[in-house]
Amino acid sequence: MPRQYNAGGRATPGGGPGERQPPGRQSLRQRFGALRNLPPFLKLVWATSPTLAFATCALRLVRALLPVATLFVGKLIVDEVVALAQAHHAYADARAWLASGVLTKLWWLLGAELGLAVLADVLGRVVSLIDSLLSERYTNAISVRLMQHAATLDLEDFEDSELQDRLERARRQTMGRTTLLSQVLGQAQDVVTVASFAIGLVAYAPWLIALLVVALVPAFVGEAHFNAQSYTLNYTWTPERRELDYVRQTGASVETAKEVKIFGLNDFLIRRYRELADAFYRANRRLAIRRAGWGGLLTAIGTVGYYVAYAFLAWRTVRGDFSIGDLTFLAGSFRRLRNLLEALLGSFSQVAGQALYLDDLFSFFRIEPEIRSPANPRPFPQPIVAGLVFENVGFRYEGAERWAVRHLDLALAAGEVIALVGENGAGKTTLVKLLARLYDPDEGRILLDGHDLREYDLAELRANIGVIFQDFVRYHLSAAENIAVGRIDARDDRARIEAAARRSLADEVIGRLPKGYDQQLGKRFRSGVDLSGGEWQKVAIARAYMRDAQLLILDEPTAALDARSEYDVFQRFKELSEGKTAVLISHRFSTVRMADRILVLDAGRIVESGTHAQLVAAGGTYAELFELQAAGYR
Ligand SMILES: Nc1ncnc2c1ncn2[C@@H]1O[C@H](COP(=O)(O)OP(=O)(O)OP(=O)(O)O)[C@@H](O)[C@H]1O
Repeated sequence: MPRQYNAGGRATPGGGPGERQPPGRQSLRQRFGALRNLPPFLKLVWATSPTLAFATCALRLVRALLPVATLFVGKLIVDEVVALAQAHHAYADARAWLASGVLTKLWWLLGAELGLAVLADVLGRVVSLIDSLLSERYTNAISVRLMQHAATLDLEDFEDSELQDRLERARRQTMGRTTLLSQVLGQAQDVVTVASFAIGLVAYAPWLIALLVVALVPAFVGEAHFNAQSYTLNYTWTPERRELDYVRQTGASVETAKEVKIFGLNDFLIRRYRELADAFYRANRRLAIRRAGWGGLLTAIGTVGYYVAYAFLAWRTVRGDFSIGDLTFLAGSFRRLRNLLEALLGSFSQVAGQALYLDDLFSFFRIEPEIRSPANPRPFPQPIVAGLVFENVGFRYEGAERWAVRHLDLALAAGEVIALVGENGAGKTTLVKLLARLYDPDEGRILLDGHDLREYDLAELRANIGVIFQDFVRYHLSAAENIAVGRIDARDDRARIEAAARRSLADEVIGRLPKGYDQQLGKRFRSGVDLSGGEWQKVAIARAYMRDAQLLILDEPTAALDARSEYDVFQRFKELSEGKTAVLISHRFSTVRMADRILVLDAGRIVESGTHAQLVAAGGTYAELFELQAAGYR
């Protein structure tokens, strides 16, 4: 049954009340409901640097009051100039005028306005500097948290496409959304400025405020509406955008270049990219055009409102109700207020829109892994005495109809070397993943020394298991680091790394590299050198020898080794796993026969078990498969 993620992000089996609602058309309440994400967002920002956060708030508060102060000083200047202009014929020339001292007040006022202007500029710069520093620190902190949280999730979560979409959106959060901080703080600042202007207006002409509101509300509602639409569009298109990225990468990456060329896939990929990109572009364009049209119309209403107010003010000044200074102050206040409110409302709905995106980030953080350590884990046996027992184990992959393994009974004695064989899809890898608790069984249980695996600490369990999978990762790191990933805290222990390389026969491969252990591997970076499939495998197998694992598992990481190498690798593996429990999976019978015991898996169940000789003599599936392979060599 597919996992579903509700708004709280927790996986809930099946639908039910916890089911996540598709965004569809968002109601106004839902849109503004997203603002609840702002307090936790600001808390996170504050936590990244309290000093910077405090500094930006304090400076913004000062800056918020500067516009009204400047405008008021401007009004005083105009009134002073008008008064002085009326008395200008009292002085013979400029010198007499200056000497009289009547201009002193005007000089002071002009000086004050200059001072305020300079202060506003300086504060503006400092605030944007602090904001950009703070944003960057926040982005870094949130990226780290994203990686940390992703590391706690289950493998099954990663295989779920809905989670992938959510992770993708959360990741986009950490890249393009850093303007949110400046917007939120800028808004708080603007609110203070608006309040200061409004107080001035109320004192002179309260009805101007009412006019202002009437002129602005339609524009605001329009903005809010289109923001939600654009979020919905982006949300519903996440899978396609992920596919777009995938197609783009497939079309141009080191890993795929070989096949893309040979199969001539370029045109196919480009066509696919075009189709998807064009469809997204069309949907986006439709929205952008509607937004521009409506936005223009609604803004025009605001402009009309401004001119109505202006005409009224002019008329009342002519009538003598207001001085010229009052007129400049009021008209200026109204114009500034209108612009400010428009910007404020516009950015408010943008903030609300972005806060919706925060939903993705926070709900991603709320997803909890199902596979975890118990509160009081049992100490891990050192050494393992009784071994491992699978009791009627069944497991089915998310969304799969078929059980990958079922009614699986199996005992692995401590110190035993076991080989698992079986046809493709028989369940060998699944069995290994269950052992490492990458998944937990849906039925039955797995016992280690008589206790359920789930009773042990997860990290300790994994530290005691060394698994190399068939699809091991080729890290684009140095050769030494590629081995050290087997035990990353020993990455500086060159002696240990070299010993591990000798055991897996990787030392010869590394010896041939120009820079030896310090050679960058893989083609992604300029100095990198690529290895052959088999050479990569030898390097990967060395990872298993880096740890002091009690249980070693090689899940077919040897498929690309030539017959002699595989034989040598397994021979060593067997010698080196002396006293350890070891499981090897291979399709090559020449190596499989080295094991103490061979288990044959078919459709998720053990069908045969015994030594090579016993199984051949029994004439069952193993004998048949062995005969098929042997016949190929005759
Ligand atoms: N991540 C997955 N999601 C869904 N189904 C899966 C997944 N991995 C494996 N399966 C299915 O589970 C079954 C067992 O797969 P498993 O990988 O364990 O087989 P295997 O014996 O290791 O095969 P091979 O020899 O090809 O490596 C197969 O039917 C496979 O299709």
